[in-house]
Amino acid sequence: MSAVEVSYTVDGPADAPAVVLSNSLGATRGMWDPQVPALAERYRVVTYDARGHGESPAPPGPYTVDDLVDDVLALLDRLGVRRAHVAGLSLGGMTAMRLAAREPARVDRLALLCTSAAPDPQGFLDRAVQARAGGTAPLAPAIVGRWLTPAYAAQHPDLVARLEAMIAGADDEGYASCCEAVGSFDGRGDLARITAPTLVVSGAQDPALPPPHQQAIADGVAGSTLLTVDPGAHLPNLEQPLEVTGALLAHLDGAGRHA
Ligand SMILES: O=C(O)CC1=CCC(=O)O1
Repeated sequence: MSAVEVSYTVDGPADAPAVVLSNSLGATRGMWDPQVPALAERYRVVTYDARGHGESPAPPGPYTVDDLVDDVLALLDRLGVRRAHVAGLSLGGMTAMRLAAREPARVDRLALLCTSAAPDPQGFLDRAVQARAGGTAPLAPAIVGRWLTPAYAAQHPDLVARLEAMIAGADDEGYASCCEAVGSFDGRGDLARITAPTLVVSGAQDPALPPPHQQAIADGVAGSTLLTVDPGAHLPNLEQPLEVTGALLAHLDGAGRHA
């Protein structure tokens, strides 16, 4: 499938190093709102909606993670960015992982949050069927129930409502096709090919892709650093924005523990 022109936003100085942030399944670029202001103080921050999400096109699927990588590469080309830092969460992390393995010259530093090199396919393939049959709205409460810890969700009902609306706003076919991208993804062969200094982030209470998934990534990517956010579920960047933003900045600035 050919690349689509995804919808994007650029924040920060035009001459600063670029950092691309890739969203998770069911989210939009808005999921990075807690991170963008601090990152944009010293980076050219590119957020975008993965195909099938937000304001991006949703061509008929199924999609693969390689299709999503092609979209990012086309976006970088449109922006004239030869090499960027890349961070992605969950589906966005799979996209970032494959991008770094396929095109190492285009990725400076890499951050893989709450993602997996070997997601269990069946649940995502089943969810694709459900999304096509009944839309994304009925799925939203259960999904948001995995994004935040129960205690945090109980204290932030407005955020829960906004996230459920975000998921309900995804294109049904696009969302289903991205479920199929997750369900068909096997990144285990990518890990040893990643040369970018890599930060891996887990949510200690992530019920969607629990910490063993990120431990496997950290074990497979030479020299990577693993951070576990506790408490934290599947979207710890929302629940622990200071810790996650600080970790991203330290990693991108090269102030982490990488050689
Ligand atoms: O939606 C979920 O259950 C969790 C998830 C898997 C891939 C992704 O991006 O989110």
